[in-house]
Amino acid sequence: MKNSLTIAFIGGGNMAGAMLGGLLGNLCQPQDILVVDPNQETRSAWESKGVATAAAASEVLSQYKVWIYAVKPQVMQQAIHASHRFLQKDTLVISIAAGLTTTSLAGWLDQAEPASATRLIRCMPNTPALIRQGITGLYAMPDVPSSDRDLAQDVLSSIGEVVWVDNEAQLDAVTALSGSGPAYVFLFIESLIAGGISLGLSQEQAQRLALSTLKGASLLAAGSEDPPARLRENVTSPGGTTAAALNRFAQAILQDWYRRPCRRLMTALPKWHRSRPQPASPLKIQERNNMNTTRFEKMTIKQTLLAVAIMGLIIVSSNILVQPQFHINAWLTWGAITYPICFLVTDLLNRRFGPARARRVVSIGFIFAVLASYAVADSRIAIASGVAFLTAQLLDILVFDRLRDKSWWKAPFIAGWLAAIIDTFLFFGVAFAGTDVPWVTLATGDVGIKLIINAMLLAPFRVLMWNLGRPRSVQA
Ligand SMILES: NC(=O)C1=CN([C@@H]2O[C@H](COP(=O)(O)OP(=O)(O)OC[C@H]3O[C@@H](n4cnc5c(N)ncnc54)[C@H](O)[C@@H]3O)[C@@H](O)[C@H]2O)C=CC1
Ligand SMILES: O=C(O)[C@@H]1CCC=N1
Repeated sequence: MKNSLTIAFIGGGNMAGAMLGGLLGNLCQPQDILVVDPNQETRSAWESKGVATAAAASEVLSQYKVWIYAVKPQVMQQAIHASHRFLQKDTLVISIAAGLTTTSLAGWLDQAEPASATRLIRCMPNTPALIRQGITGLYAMPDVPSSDRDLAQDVLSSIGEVVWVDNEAQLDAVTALSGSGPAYVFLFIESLIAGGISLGLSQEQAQRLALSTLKGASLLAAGSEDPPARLRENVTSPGGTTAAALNRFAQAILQDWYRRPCRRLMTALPKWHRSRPQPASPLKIQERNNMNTTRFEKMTIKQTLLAVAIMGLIIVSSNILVQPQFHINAWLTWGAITYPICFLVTDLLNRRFGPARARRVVSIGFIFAVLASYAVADSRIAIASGVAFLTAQLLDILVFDRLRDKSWWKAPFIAGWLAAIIDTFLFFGVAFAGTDVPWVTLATGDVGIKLIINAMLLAPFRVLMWNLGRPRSVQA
């Protein structure tokens, strides 16, 4: 480990550039910095400043005390997956990504190194960091040691002011206000310059007047005991030109242009990560293009055969145990108790090997479901069993995949319940609708018990997700 403060930026784009502009020659020297960025041009720009670069995460990252994740939110999960195995116990992780919560980030980091995930700080800087005039909102998870908070504060103070927030949601407000704020101000400057030019000033005159006005007004507001509203009134003579301009200007610009986007941004931010397909999409695209992903373990033929055998055994047993001699009472069969275990198997396969391979095992299981039902019952029941099995399993795989990055229990629980309901009513409906069998009563009893068993299967899922259900690439 180097002696001076060493910082690795994962993502060396605009914001990393602004932060490094403030840090270099101040808190750090170029030799203390590493920039990991797949973009060749970006790396060359950093190398020309004497900063070490890498195209991808590697062992060298472990020498850096502070890691700043400065990638776009949509590639964050991928960037963490590629780098987290090099985390050390004392690495301080800082994320500057907008809208990604510490819960998501810690979840992604935790998969490799639980101890490091607690040293996680989220922050929201802004581009004036480049000239050490930035302001950064900071939020630390409750168990982050004070030494790490101090270190984060030192790093970010070197590029401007810092504001700690106690409540993570406030960081979204910081993003809307000061994170994005420079863009609002630059647009305002552009508008002032364009307005000045349209009134007969030269570009240079208009620019000087606009910039100096903004600088002077900002300094006055920062140094004055009067609130900005009072300072505005001081400029505005009743019935004068300023009042006339402000009437249109304040409404048209400050309200429509600033407040609404700001509010919209604030309400949009928490949903941002959820609503956009990007966080999972690089991995999903990879999965579609290449089943041998780094996120999911490749499934060997032996593993496939074993999974199919286990799935087949549960399906065949359940088909036998659903027969009249195994009815526990008028509305419950032993088959209803064993069958949900199929979904536990699918979920573990999905978690470890990914949805494509889980679907492959389920497709072979489907053949078992039809054959097994056909052997013990008539063709209508066999069709019902096959249709219900396939539909419910594919739904389970889809929903599980969508929820896999949420809290550990959400994917198996929600996917399992939806699948159990669809499975039961499809099976009983297709098999018995229009016959004398009291299928609605049977289905209701059946679904009730399946839902309870599904909830109980969360315990084995929780135990097995760390070994049987854990991708080997994540174990590394
Ligand atoms: N630009 C701004 O004013 C602010 C940005 N932020 C946050 O900073 C983050 C970065 O934003 P910008 O710098 O504007 O984006 P950017 O696009 O300029 O930079 C992102 C960099 O990440 C690199 N990258 C992509 N995939 C990568 C991977 N897997 N591993 C390592 N590097 C990878 C890209 O090549 C690019 O150079 C975002 O999460 C944003 O929310 C926060 C505050 C202000
Ligand atoms: O536009 C963005 O997403 C980032 C967040 C704050 C400033 N830029």
